[in-house]
Amino acid sequence: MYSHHFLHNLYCTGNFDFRNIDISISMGEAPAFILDDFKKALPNGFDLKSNGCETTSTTIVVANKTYLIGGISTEVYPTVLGTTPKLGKGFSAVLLNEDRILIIKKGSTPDDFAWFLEVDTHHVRQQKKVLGTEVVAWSKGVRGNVKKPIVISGPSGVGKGTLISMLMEEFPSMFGFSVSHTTRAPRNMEQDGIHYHFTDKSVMEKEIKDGKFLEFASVHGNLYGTSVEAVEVVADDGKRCILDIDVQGARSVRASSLEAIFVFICPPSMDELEKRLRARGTETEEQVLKRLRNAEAEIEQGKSLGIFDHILYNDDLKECYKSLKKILGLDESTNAATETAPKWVDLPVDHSISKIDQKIIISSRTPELKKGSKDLIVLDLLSLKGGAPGRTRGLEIYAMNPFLDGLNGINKLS
Ligand SMILES: Nc1ncnc2c1ncn2[C@@H]1O[C@H](COP(=O)(O)OP(=O)(O)OP(=O)(O)O)[C@@H](O)[C@H]1O
Ligand SMILES: Nc1nc2c(ncn2[C@@H]2O[C@H](COP(=O)(O)O)[C@@H](O)[C@H]2O)c(=O)[nH]1
Repeated sequence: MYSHHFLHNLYCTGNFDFRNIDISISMGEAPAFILDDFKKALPNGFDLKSNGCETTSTTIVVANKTYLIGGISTEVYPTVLGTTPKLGKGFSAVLLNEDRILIIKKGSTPDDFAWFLEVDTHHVRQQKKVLGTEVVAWSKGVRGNVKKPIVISGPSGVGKGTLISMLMEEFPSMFGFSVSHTTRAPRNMEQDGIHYHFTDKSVMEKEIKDGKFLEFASVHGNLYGTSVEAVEVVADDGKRCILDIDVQGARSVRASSLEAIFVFICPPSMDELEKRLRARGTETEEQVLKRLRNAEAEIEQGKSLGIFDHILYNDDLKECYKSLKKILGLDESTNAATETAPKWVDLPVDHSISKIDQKIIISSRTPELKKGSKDLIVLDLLSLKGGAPGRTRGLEIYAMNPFLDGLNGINKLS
């Protein structure tokens, strides 16, 4: 999912400010480039190269760099994270707050029209440090909100998996499990892709290097990690994501751009933990001993590091489950119904785009100006929220006719 793309190691010397660009592109994916030899690559200010079909691209200047979006190059620079949008009938781009570029795809489906190229967000800066390269990241705009993910940690055998299963069973349409990657061997009943993505160490290490993981840690002698995709898949399904990860992983997530609720589960005693671990019968004697040794340090850290918002004792399972539900705002009367999906708004294919304060105005070039037609689409930037890296959630958009909606419409824009 995270991919390197054709990126030029070129920086802009020109003094262009393409804040309102509107260019058509044909099929394929929309790569992103940084240009440093602007004139050489783009003699006309922005690229109008053709590769046999109607292929053009958009450039946009951010600080001292020019980003070419939708261009074609043979060089790879910098690292491009995230899922790259497929090209539609063209796109418009506008710079937001110097840290991300909003890209509106023409003629796309309503769930695929808004993308962001993050160029200097928290996530990008973090990944630059981790990867030691220049980084940009695609982030898909998603309408509506999903509640904060839940990170559940605790020593092996304390009952995390049991509690998570209970939640998923009672609220199947509300929660989704983040399927981790691990290098440990599958247990008897475990299925690849459901309980874990079972993988080789060398493959996982390469994917970690490529920035595919939100967090990873060596736990009880094996590598475990949460891929960005694992969290995205759940959130895109409109569900609240549950992560079952160790304390080191929780610490990394806490430091990441993923806003979550952190819950630590403690055993009533070490003896009881040992009993549960042995009764489960999934570990070798050597593994049981290792896990118990690690448990002491984990409990110590879980209680003291200040990572966790809530600490629960799993003595009586029913009581512990009740407390967990309370933390998650699920009282007795909560049912599993999901929020209603926001109403779609159809974007005019032939449009121009501009930014007024914190609003993006997408206007039809061929306004119908009749009752019922909505020629202006307004995207409220104040509604935007981070999600998992790779998603920008909360897009609030509405359609209006500036002439017929009169003052109401104008007021909305101010
Ligand atoms: N409150 C409880 N009282 C008694 N047994 C429990 C309780 N909670 C869970 N168990 C049992 O303890 C065992 C370990 O639970 P579980 O597999 O959910 O732990 P876990 O924290 O997910 O472990 P791991 O981190 O190794 O995956 C299971 O056999 C489960 O049925
Ligand atoms: N940091 C992470 N820890 C993880 C992840 N997935 C699971 N875990 C933790 O590993 C231990 C052992 O799990 P087991 O399935 O082998 O018993 C347990 O504490 C899990 O919470 C992950 O993606 N990242």
